[in-house]
Amino acid sequence: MTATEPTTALGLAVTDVSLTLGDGEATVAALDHVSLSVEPGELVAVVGPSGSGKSSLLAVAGGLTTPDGGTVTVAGTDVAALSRRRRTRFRLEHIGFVFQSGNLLPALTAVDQLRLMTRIDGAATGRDPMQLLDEVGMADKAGRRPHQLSGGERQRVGIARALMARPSLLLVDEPTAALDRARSHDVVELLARETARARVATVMVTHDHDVLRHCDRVLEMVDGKLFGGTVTGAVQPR
Ligand SMILES: Nc1ncnc2c1ncn2[C@@H]1O[C@H](COP(=O)(O)OP(=O)(O)OP(=O)(O)O)[C@@H](O)[C@H]1O
Repeated sequence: MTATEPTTALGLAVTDVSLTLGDGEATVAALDHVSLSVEPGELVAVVGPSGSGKSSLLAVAGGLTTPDGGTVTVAGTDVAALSRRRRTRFRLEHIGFVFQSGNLLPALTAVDQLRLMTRIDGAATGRDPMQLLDEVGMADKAGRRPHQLSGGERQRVGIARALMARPSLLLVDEPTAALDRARSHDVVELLARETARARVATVMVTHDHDVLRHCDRVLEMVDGKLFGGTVTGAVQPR
């Protein structure tokens, strides 16, 4: 990180965001005045009990859900202010998603999962699929389909796929849920490395306290509120 870069403008800035879910008497404050900023190259973990609002935070940060109040800025753009169509386009170009199971398409080889991304977003700025697979240690298995890969290998391909469009923001939901301890460390270490290398702002939701030492900051959600700021890595809090 250079001292002169206006970094928060390029990463993620969630400011005073609230989100109420449900209707009638059964409403819940899924997000209660949440603020968070993540800089390019920073890996932030969000932990917290089930139902505390972690998935809601990812959905709002990724422009999938519009909050009732507050703003979400990704790479300097106010996501909620975009029309639905522009927001979809913006997501493809600027936001990468990684889910629990890797979410790969069963019929496609590893390299084709990545190639598909270039076709979907048609971006000239996309990365070279083989080079990216090499970066995540999967070049030798580029021709394999998901059922021929281990859980950890599928996650590696999922991470590489999410990085294809050179996103500004990477949102990762429980990447180690299906993995044993050793594989979990490998995958989160890889996330940390790629976050720094690609200069992407990464938010990872996890229940896995074992992998938190690979993260720059750990925040905790409780009842829709975000707490914390334990510094476990090199990046200092602002
Ligand atoms: N579509 C919905 N309608 C009503 N309430 C919802 C809806 N989706 C989620 N909620 C509620 O919003 C709150 C936050 O849910 P959220 O899924 O964000 O939690 P979470 O921390 O991701 O949980 P988990 O760790 O179990 O995935 C919970 O009380 C949940 O029951």
